[in-house]
Amino acid sequence: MKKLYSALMTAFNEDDTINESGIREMVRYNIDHNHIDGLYVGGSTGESFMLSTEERKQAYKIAYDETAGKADLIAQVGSVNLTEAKELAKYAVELGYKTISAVPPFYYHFTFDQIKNYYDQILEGLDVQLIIYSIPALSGVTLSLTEFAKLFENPKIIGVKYTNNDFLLLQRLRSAFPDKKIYFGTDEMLISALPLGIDGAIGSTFNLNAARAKAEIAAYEAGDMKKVFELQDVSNKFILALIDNDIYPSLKLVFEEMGVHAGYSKAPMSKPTAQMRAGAKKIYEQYIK
Ligand SMILES: CC(=O)N[C@H](C=O)[C@@H](O)[C@H](O)[C@H](O)CO
Ligand SMILES: CC(=O)C(=O)O
Repeated sequence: MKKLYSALMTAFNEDDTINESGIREMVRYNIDHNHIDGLYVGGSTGESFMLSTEERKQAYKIAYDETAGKADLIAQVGSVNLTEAKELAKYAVELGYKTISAVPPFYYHFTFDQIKNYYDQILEGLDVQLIIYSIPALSGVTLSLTEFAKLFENPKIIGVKYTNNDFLLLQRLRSAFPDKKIYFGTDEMLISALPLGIDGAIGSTFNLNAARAKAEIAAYEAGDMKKVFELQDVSNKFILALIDNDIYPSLKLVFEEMGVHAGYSKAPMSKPTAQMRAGAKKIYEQYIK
């Protein structure tokens, strides 16, 4: 069975401090209503690269505590500061996370040897498995098939969260590494990734759209491609409307419409304007209600 994971958001107060109850409400919604297989904590959707080390730890702890074993958890620990990434990995493992994930080191155009060393150092001495977080459009780091092969030589590296629309590379990865886990990360292209044998998907929009995504996966497994297309079509109208309305704050605004107090996004992300609020209400009414 293919797994569906929501990328957990971090709720903030208006003053950009962490809103603990908001995170707890979103975790509960994912477990109780979405019946989600797991949560990806501290990724892009968690706005993690804008958080302090302490805040990132707080988010892992709250998510771990609220989940209470009812879903799989993955802690994204990647950072351009390797000292921080190592500290976060150690912390997550001590909390009880069985799987971590890390974006490659970014910004400085590191060499592949430096990237490999970064993963080896994060994992050194830890009893944990790791999923590479590949998201070239945001990180600026593109890994080739050969480079994935070298990283996958480390038995603790069990797979990749693949947020990339290079479907040729995705097919070659699947073919070359049948035993590694591949979780697809572009929610609007799920339809194209399903036939390539992905193990599941991890995404921001599943926080609100899990039922439709699960129905799409079920339709795919039943061989009903017409239904797969129809479901992806509605999902994409929803996702593109969110993107047009500023996606991260808008996911939270739609949650608010549903009575889940998801709070704000952190600056430099935007606080909602009246227009964004009206847009989110419309998205809720059209696609979620
Ligand atoms: C950058 C980002 O947030 N990527 C997410 C996962 O990797 C996706 O779930 C997207 O948010 C989603 O596909 C909308 O573009
Ligand atoms: C999957 C995704 O959205 C994330 O990195 O949070």
